[in-house]
Amino acid sequence: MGTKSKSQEQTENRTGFFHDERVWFISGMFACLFSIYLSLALISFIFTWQTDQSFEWQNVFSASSVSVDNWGGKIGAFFANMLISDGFGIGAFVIPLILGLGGLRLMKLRPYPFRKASRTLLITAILTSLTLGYLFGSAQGLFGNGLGGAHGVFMAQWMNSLMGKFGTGLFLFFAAATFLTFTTKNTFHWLNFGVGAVHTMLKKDETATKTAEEAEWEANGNEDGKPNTISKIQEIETPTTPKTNIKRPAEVIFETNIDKTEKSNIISPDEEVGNNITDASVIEAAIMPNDHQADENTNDEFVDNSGEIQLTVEKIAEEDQVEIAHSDQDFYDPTLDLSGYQRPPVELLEEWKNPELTVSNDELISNKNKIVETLANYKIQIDKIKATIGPTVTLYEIVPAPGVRISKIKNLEDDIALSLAALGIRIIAPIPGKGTIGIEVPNLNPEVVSMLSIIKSAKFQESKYDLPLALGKTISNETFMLDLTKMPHLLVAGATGQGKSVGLNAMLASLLYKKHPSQLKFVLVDPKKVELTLYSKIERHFLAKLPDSEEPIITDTQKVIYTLNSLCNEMDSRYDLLKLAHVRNIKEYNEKFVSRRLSPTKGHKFLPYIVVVIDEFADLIMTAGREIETPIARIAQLARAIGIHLIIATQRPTTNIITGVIKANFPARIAFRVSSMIDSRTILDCPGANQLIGRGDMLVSTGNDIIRVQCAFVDTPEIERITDFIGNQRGYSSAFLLPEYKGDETIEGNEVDLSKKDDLFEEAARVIVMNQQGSTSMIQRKFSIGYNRAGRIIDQLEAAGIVGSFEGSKARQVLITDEISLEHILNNLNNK
Ligand SMILES: Nc1ncnc2c1ncn2[C@@H]1O[C@H](COP(=O)(O)OP(=O)(O)OP(=O)(O)O)[C@@H](O)[C@H]1O
Repeated sequence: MGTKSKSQEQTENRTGFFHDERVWFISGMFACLFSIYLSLALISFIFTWQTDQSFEWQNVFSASSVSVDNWGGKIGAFFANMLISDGFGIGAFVIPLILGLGGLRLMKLRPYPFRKASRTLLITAILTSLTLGYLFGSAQGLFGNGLGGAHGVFMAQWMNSLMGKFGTGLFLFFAAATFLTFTTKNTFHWLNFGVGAVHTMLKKDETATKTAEEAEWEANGNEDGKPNTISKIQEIETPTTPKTNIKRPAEVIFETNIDKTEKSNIISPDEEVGNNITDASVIEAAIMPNDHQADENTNDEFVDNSGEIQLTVEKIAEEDQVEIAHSDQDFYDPTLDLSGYQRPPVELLEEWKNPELTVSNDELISNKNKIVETLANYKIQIDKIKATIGPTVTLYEIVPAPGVRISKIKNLEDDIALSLAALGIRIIAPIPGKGTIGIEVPNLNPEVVSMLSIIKSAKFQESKYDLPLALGKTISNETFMLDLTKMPHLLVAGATGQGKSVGLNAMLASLLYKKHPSQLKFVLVDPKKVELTLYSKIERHFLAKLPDSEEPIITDTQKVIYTLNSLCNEMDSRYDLLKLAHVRNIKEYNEKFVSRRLSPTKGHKFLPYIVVVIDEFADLIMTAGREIETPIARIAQLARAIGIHLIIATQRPTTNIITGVIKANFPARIAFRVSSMIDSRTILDCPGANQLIGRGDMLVSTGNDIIRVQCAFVDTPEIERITDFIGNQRGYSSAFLLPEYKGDETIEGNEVDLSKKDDLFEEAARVIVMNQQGSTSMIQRKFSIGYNRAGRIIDQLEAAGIVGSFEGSKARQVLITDEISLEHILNNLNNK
């Protein structure tokens, strides 16, 4: 037994050594410094290779009399010779880069994703070496084995023997083009462009040949025996030219009408143009010079040299082709308005000091013994026990002996807690998906999970979530993340002081670390007036508010009601846009908009996600009740597809606050420690949240599973640094403006008073008469205003006799047909 635990200890020490962050850091630093040394040695090799290659390598290290010229000494010369001469030639210069990146990765700095960058660099080295080996061979022994090194020369020779020199060349070109297409942005465009250019050149040659043929045709004369002296220019240039008796070469007519001419439209040289004047192709050729621009273009060239018309015609066709190819690639970039925007660096976050060892072996063994003893007292036999150490709790997974009833263990929760003398013991019986029972026991020295460690985690950095919420670490020390777009709303509850505000800050910070201001807007509601104030600094980057609102953070209940109703209006108009675009959700809509398949002239625009964060929801419900609940329920039910997501936090998760309607629409819920089992049931539909240990210990329910997570800790100064960093950068001219919402009380019964016309009345009237279409939703969309205001304007327009009365689902009839009559009516109304 004693020897076993000793060997166990040794193994632990060994694995502990490799898990030690300091070891990683030092190794990383070594790799970085070695990479610098290697770079110097490689650069030096370019100048000193001749002298350094003149001796036998075996003797160099042992013989002190031998000296080398390389700046890196004998070792430098050795490595440089190995990498350049015996390896990849010039391509070897990327090796120190890979080494350096690896070093930075070990030091937990990630300027680029290591795996991707090193893969790209390695392929670059191999391709460069191969290409140089293929092009220059051994280059008379330059750098030892030529520019591509021994690898390049050997591989090129082998490929030459395999597929011949020409085949190898084509293969290398294909490999390089494929590689560049997938690693750089513009290669595809340039390749496309190149192919287009070659195609055009070939066409030009064809035309030139045709010109020669036509010259010959002209010289030969027409069938009347007269020379064909009428140039094509005259024919095309002058529609007034008498068209009878003019003959033209078939090719010219075909070329000018290349887009629309069908075979049947080709006129043979023998046919008279006059006979074909009704033919669409010919008419086009005749009309074209009437176009002002075309006239100018063509005239210039015609005057100089009549023989080059075809070229001019060809040119127009060419330009079209290139433009089409280009517009396919030319995606709209929503981030361009703030193209210089920089996401906050991780250095703004703090590395919280943690105890050296969160759970000692003694603690583990003692807890295990106590669990076994307690269960034995109740005659429960255990087969096996396994511990998983989390940041704040340790999970003891026990396999009970056959025949033991699970409910028996579950009932012993309090007894086990008593015998372990620890609060917050939670029993999971059975652990879903496993045939075991879990007992979670809080650690004596809980670890603080820093936001820094979460943001730096590969899982967060490489996440492709649309709205990633990095929440903390699970019991098995994995970074825990949710995609808010999939939730699609989140309910957070927890008694006071248990970590709710920190949790909300962690969510906001993770979104700020991932998103660009053009992609995401927050609506922040903070009745407590102190929790979210720091975010007002990022008003012009990330916040959304009502147009007439001064404060970017909403603290007043009436304003909250207006904002939520305004969000409902925003939701309605977004649905209209989705319908117009024939797409089902915001993601498809934005993809279509970005690829320029939706025109901004039709009211389309890039739609940012809107995340509404409401702290102290209970407070709002107590003061405004249904006025708050109704729009929240509407948004919760419908807003998923159009990118509006709610995060609602409450201290009191009672049933009068988290009502059935709200609960039904918030499948994703987070519970920090709550004060009673009933509260836990209200929020999670099961007990457990009352047994958490506080300080960010939480249970996350995503519908089916409940996962225990230690929330990441982010302190106020860290949030301040992040918001300062973003706030000090150039932002938009104002916050994102939500549709205006004035409240229902401003609607004055059925009587419409035209002396109190809306500010947009006249503009709306003009738009309606111009489009001859009168609908509330059009006004809403054109002026980005709420439904109520648009409805009011329509009522006023009806009272003024500009649109007809309401006709159910049909648009209203527009009674004024021209703008002059409209201006007349508007003048009359103003003079009243
Ligand atoms: N994830 C965490 N890790 C470590 N400590 C935490 C964590 N979350 C919260 N704490 C500690 O708990 C304290 C209270 O947290 P917080 O302010 O978030 O509570 P709260 O639930 O918002 O309270 P209230 O509802 O009264 O505002 C913090 O000051 C911090 O010391």
